[in-house]
Amino acid sequence: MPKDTSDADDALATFRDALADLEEPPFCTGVASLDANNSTLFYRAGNSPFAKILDFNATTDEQLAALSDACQPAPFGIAQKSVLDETIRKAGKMECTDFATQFCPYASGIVDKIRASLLQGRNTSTIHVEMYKLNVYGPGSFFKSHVDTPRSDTMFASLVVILPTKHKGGSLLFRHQGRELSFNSAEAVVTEGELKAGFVAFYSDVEHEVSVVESGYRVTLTYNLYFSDIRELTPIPPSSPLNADAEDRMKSSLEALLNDPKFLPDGGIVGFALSHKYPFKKNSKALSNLEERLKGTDALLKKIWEEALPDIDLKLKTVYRGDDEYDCLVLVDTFVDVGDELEDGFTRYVTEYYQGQIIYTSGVKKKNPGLTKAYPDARLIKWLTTLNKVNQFKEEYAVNYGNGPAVGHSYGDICLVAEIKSATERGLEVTAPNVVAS
Ligand SMILES: O=C(O)CCC(=O)C(=O)O
Ligand SMILES: [Fe+2]
Repeated sequence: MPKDTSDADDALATFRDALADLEEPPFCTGVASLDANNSTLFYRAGNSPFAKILDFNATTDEQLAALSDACQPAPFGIAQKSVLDETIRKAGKMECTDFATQFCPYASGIVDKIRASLLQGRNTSTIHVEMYKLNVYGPGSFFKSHVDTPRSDTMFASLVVILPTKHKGGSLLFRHQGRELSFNSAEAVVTEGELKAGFVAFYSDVEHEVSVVESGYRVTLTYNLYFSDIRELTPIPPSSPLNADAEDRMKSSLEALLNDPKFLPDGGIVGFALSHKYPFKKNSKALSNLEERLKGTDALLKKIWEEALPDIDLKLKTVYRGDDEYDCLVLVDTFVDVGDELEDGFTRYVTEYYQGQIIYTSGVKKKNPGLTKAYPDARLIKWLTTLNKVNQFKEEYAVNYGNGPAVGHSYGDICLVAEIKSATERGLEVTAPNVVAS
């Protein structure tokens, strides 16, 4: 009986299991002690020319209520606009111009912890921390599910420092890739009977919410975290993998795939969808910049690929839906900028002016057998993680299919892809398919 699963199928199953095991929480947490040098908060209340002073190592509810009164209602961001709506967010906010603190995420060791834990030491850029706001969540306050608005292409995470005050409720809930995780910050600030500052840093594209504060005041300092173009002067040693066993399994599954002559026997493309959403402007540098700023399992996957298959480039590319009858995709090295009206449609434009490569899955080929005749250079793509819409964007253009000008559009996404040589070029022995006697 011939085996109906090939080695490639087994390797693919191992790859997917390993990837699931490598999925890390999209946030990291910890505590930091405040001392007399960094526990003071100075703030402006109303029009008073004098600052008020709070010592976060010894606050009373009256003082916290006064701080809350000095705040304005906190808005939230939606479609680049700031909106006030107490059914979505009920909290107070204070702008950086109205308070001062000596608390420093670098000096308190938080930035080092973020690098080691959230980034696992994979990224060597300097982390730039920008203070954003002070928020007070009094009794009954909350912030419904949202994602943070990226302040620039280099912003990768948000940091919330929960100051040491006794309160109940106000847990942070995260939802990412079908998983739900929570961080009870009220419990975290009480460590071994002592009040400390808690912190949580999370990738900004991850959906999160703050549950209702049941009692007390939850006071937070929020920061935006950016990758800066500056490299650390002293090289940052890579941290040891969190799950070395799953990394090894993923490496061997990738090697096994490429060592199987039945896997892309005539060569083709291997593709991975991204699991995080990235802020990007559609310019020529965007993809190469983004390669250095991948998050979570996206970064891990690239690292593991490079270790397992150092001779095969895994690159970020854009993938656009074509507009012809064959239902193909077009792979491009950069973002497409459609200037003039398109005479011959989007697929043709992108293949002609951007060296776009027509790609098709085996399913699409079955439905459109004429495809490879129409596009002799088209390549078969095997998605190792299913193409999703996480980073989908829309490209609009003027088009003229012959019956007058119209507005057309194509959807694009970004993905990691690698060119795979044919089995013979990979040095594998290719056996002729069995001929079954009729
Ligand atoms: O206070 C928190 O824990 C999170 C706040 C938040 O999500 C935000 O300010 O965008
Ligand atoms: Fe948020």
